[in-house]
Amino acid sequence: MTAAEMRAAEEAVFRRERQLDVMERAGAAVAREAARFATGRPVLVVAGPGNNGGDAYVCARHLRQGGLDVSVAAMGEPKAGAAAEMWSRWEGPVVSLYEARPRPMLVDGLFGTGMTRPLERGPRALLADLVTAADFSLSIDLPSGLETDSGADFGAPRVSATLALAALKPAHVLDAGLERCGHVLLADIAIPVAAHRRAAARPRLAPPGAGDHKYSRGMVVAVECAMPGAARLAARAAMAGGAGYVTLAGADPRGGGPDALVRTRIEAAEDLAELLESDRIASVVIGPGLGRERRSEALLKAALACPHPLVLDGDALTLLGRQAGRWLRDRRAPTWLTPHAGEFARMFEGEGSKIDRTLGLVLETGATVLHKGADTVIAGTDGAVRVLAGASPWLSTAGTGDVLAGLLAAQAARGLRGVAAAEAAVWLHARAASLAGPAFAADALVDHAAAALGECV
Ligand SMILES: NC(=O)C1=CN([C@@H]2O[C@H](COP(=O)(O)OP(=O)(O)OC[C@H]3O[C@@H](n4cnc5c(N)ncnc54)[C@H](O)[C@@H]3O)[C@@H](O)[C@H]2O)[C@@H](O)CC1
Ligand SMILES: Nc1ncnc2c1ncn2[C@@H]1O[C@H](COP(=O)(O)OP(=O)(O)O)[C@@H](O)[C@H]1O
Ligand SMILES: [K+]
Repeated sequence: MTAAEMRAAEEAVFRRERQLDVMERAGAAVAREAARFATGRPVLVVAGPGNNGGDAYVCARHLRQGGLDVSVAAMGEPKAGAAAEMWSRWEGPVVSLYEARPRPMLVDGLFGTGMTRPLERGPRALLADLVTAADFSLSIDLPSGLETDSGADFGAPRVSATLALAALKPAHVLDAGLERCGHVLLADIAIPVAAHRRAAARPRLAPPGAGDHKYSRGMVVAVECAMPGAARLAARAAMAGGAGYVTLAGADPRGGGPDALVRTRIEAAEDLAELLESDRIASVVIGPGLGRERRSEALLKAALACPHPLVLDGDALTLLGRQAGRWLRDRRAPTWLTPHAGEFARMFEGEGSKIDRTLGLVLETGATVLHKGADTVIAGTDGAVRVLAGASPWLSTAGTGDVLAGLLAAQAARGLRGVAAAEAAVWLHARAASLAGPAFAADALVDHAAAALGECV
């Protein structure tokens, strides 16, 4: 939820419950986690002037009541409202942030969703020093110094863990927030939250039934052109992702690949167009290793004209560039775009957070967009958003995007649509990466995809 959505959800709760009671619940939840991590060590709680600070005073009170040695350092006094009341209920001393002495456990309650501008240099450095000197640091709601809605760096320290209150905010999963938050925990503080935007979750996929055959399970066509290895990776990933039949359409009928991979020879774009007339086809993937030549362009046009669900990746996206909207708006069959940051920038220039910009490209093209990166954002035409943060950084190796495109084509072929197909593919991809461990190549990622799928059926 964005800061504004969170405020609206709180306001709705305050119509039937005192703000003080909600803050008490939030602070108590923070204290429970803080006590768990403090394991008896002395705690420093830093408190800001707003409601994040209010939570911090509640937390300090609970920790002290629980028998811990707690000191509080403040940046500005809460002026009014629930935070001021919680400040007055803290019975210990309060020193200024400038006088704070580091302690083994730090609770950061300076700023949360109210952060509207970057932290000034003084408090930023003081907070960073206190965090560095602590053995464990826990941020209340957000590390102080992140822009809630984008994850942009407003001077936040890198903490050990962050306890998100009521709902994840974009800053927990996007941009600088990805590494500043540490382990992200979520506290239910009885504020109802909307769920049209959420973290990508493991899909539930139907295993083949007794009546299934290779075509009913979904036939995928992968298009090969300038760099055959890339299209082959996508094709192999489609096989591992559960497709019943995968054919690689390319110029060389003897090109390598597993025995189960069927090769269909296409010389020119007309051959591809003819192949794609078959109503046995359940999805098409084009772009991995497509190249940017005239021939690539002609193949892309043939694919765009086909009536099947279509995954556009890599060079297909670069070829579309700023004209993506014009090319895609009239397509009736489902379409997915899987740009990395560079490809995205070639197609679309938008403002705001990665989520906002991804939704912008969805609006422009009518396609489902899977915007890759360490913070992968999926957005659909119905406004649904899924984010997968924290996938293995070992994925940053050539060819893993081709694997994702193939996994997605397989989910489209099994009949999944829009965000659901993209979410399933991204989850399988990330899970395969974690099963693959360190220093894998994209080929090895494919080898783990079937095991990842096995966890979903
Ligand atoms: N409304 C409520 O009762 C609840 C609020 N909650 C907490 O309240 C937080 C949001 O509280 P607020 O909206 O008061 O906002 P914050 O406490 O995050 O910060 C607001 C204050 O910081 C100031 N500020 C913003 N950027 C600054 C900067 N760069 N340097 C110095 N000052 C800056 C603002 O002017 C304002 O005075 C949440 O993150 C959460 O921790 C939770 O306790 C749940 C209940
Ligand atoms: N640091 C990272 N952490 C997590 N995932 C990453 C990271 N870097 C890349 N990835 C993922 O790896 C894949 C790379 O895709 P892409 O850039 O298209 O590579 P290629 O074109 O070589 O196949 C994407 O799914 C992306 O989300
Ligand atoms: K905070």
